[in-house]
Amino acid sequence: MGAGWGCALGLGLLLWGAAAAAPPLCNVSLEQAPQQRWLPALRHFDPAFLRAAVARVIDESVPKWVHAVIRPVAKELESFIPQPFAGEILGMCKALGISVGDGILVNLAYEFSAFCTSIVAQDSKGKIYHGRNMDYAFGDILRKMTIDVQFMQNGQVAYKGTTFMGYVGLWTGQSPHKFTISGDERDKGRWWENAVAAFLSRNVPVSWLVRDTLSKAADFQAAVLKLAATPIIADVYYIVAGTSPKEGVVITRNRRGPADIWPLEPTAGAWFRVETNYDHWVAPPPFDKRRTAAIKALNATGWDNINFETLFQVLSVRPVLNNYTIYTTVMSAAVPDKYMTRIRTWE
Ligand SMILES: CCCCCCCCCCCCCCCCCC(=O)NCCO
Repeated sequence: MGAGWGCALGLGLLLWGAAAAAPPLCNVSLEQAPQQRWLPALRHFDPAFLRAAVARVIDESVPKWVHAVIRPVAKELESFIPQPFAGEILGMCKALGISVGDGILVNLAYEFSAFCTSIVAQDSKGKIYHGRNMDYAFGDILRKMTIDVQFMQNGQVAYKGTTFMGYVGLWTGQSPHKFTISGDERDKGRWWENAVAAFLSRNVPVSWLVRDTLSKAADFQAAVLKLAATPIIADVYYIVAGTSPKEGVVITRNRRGPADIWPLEPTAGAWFRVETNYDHWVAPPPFDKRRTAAIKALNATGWDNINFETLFQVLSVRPVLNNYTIYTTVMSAAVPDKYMTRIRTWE
């Protein structure tokens, strides 16, 4: 499906037996000034709906004291927030008539009931696949705001990702013919306290580092290094996949650097890695069966049969797919046109 400088609406598709809708595909031109570049895509959304979404996310997930600390920072946007993020947030806030402080806050949202699953896998011929479920609160509104975005430069897709309209970071993305990235929340509790201090010390939000890496890293190795070493405002798991055999890794991140690097080891039988929201060396809590269910489904599939379709099916097994799942994306950087996102509804 093509897209102009706004968004193109995907058709509802019958996908491998299940009804699933593609999100709108938007083009964002990196040649336009940051304040302007999202406006063509923004025009496809009802401003009143977006204003209500901002108000609800803040009201239900941001502690009042954080709201009070961040709002004044908005006046010094340029000195605290790197470009292009500052300009992009400012441009959308102006267009929507919302305060810059509120625009920053929703762009820092993280962790509130996030139960994502990411999988990187290598098939028996050495092809690399990467899939993810984005699970989050506010599904009733975020399903209507999910977009695939192509960031365009010189008439080409420089990189691509999936996000929510107005949220300028990326939790899912692809640098064509180079690598793919997904991020899963790593819960260390009471994250706002540390995050605000880190943010004011100019550590970057985790989803901004994903986008920065997609935009700048030359290859899989450079992406892994950047994602592992750059100071960020909160702990996270970064899952990275490349284009050559063995190029798949789960990076467990602390704010200051890597806690662990967990690569594929296909020659030792480890042809996939599953990351949900727990350190891989720790057993998940008994109430959360997502990791076990995903591993069982992958083993039943086998590495001779893993592909886009079967990976999507693994991500559709309950409870890997659950009430909180907003979208599923499957991707493989070696074949960038096959990047596919589907909005998930409780079927
Ligand atoms: C600047 C203008 C704003 C316009 C409207 C923006 C509304 C955005 C609402 C965004 C809601 C928050 C999304 C949070 C995503 C975080 C995902 C996450 O934590 N994932 C972890 C996965 O394990």
